[in-house]
Amino acid sequence: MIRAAVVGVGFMGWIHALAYRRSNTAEMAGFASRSATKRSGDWRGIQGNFGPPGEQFDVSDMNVCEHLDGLLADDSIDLIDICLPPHLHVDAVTASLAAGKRVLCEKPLALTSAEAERLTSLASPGQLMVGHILPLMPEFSLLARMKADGRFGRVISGRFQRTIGPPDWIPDFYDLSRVGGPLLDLQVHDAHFIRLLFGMPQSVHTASHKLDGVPKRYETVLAYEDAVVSVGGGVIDSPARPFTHGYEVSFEQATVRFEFAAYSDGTTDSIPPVIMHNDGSLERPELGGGDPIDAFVTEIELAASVVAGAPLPPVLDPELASDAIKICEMQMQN
Ligand SMILES: NC(=O)C1=CN([C@@H]2O[C@H](COP(=O)(O)OP(=O)(O)OC[C@H]3O[C@@H](n4cnc5c(N)ncnc54)[C@H](OP(=O)(O)O)[C@@H]3O)[C@@H](O)[C@H]2O)C=CC1
Ligand SMILES: O=C1CO[C@H](CO)[C@@H](O)[C@@H]1O
Repeated sequence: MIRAAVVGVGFMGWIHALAYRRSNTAEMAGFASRSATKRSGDWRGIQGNFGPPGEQFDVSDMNVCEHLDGLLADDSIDLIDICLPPHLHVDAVTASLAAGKRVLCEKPLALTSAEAERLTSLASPGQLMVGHILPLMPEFSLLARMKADGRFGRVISGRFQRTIGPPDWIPDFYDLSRVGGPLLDLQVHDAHFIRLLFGMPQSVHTASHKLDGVPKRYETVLAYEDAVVSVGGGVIDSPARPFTHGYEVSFEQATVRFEFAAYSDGTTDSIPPVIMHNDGSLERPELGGGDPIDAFVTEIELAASVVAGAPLPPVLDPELASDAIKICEMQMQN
């Protein structure tokens, strides 16, 4: 069993804790929190936009610290799992790598690609991993598998969208030096997936509506020699639809569509992935589950397998995570 410790007990800290609870290969052996309430095991105040509410739980078997340093000094901990706000990632990753720990850091790895590349260069192979969840969600891993096995030929175009309601629960959301705004905090998910599926674009063109100079709503076209991709979204002003994402992706022999939206009254709209074959036939693959925590179980188990000696999979690779930030920067420069 790989022993992991979470730093930063907020929405993602809780979701990762739930994933460790379900895992057969990684356990949560400790955590660091500034909050005495959370250190006592009372995580009931935690809020997020999916998953169950935080709970009270037994932490008596865990190494519970106020600061990261306490976890770094614990030789029994294999993996530091960083769930802090983005502006704290660089320092936490740097300290954890220097202490010789393996690291799983939530997206975005850093607030600039230069910082992300520096962190990557500090790590030995497989020491640093980045939690980009999208390729591990069944609706998206389907596309990655289609590309990998080439069953429908080459991937030739994609249109992606991701929009949230006002992110009032995130302090400093539009601050480029703390969270990064909608492109770096939200759309980086698609940038990473686009990088995985299509590679780095030759150029991007973005039109945006800005809030205090930071893109809030945007549409981007990414140009490739042999493919065309677009991605759009951002923040709408209504809290009635806290979250939506989706895509339409074409391979040489089939087009795949997926859409999902969650509303504030608890209802959802969904078009589960549908494959439209060029011969006119339709396929609706059975993807099972639908529990968002499952993808996080996959993520921490992949990280645990790397700690145990497996090769670093592209989905956790910090170089891809840095490229995703680079794509966001290309969009912001427009
Ligand atoms: N993969 C995904 O789908 C998602 C990823 N994320 C990413 O996860 C990361 C965390 O986001 P999220 O969980 O939503 O954020 P939260 O604000 O909910 O949690 C972050 C936690 O970090 C700790 N923290 C905050 N400020 C400080 C500080 N100044 N010094 C030390 N600790 C601090 C706090 O924990 P404590 O009180 O214990 O100290 C806080 O609860 C971000 O990088 C975000 O982009 C977020 C949502 C979804
Ligand atoms: O997927 C997500 C939902 O929106 C949040 C606010 O941008 C992001 O932090 C998170 O990664």
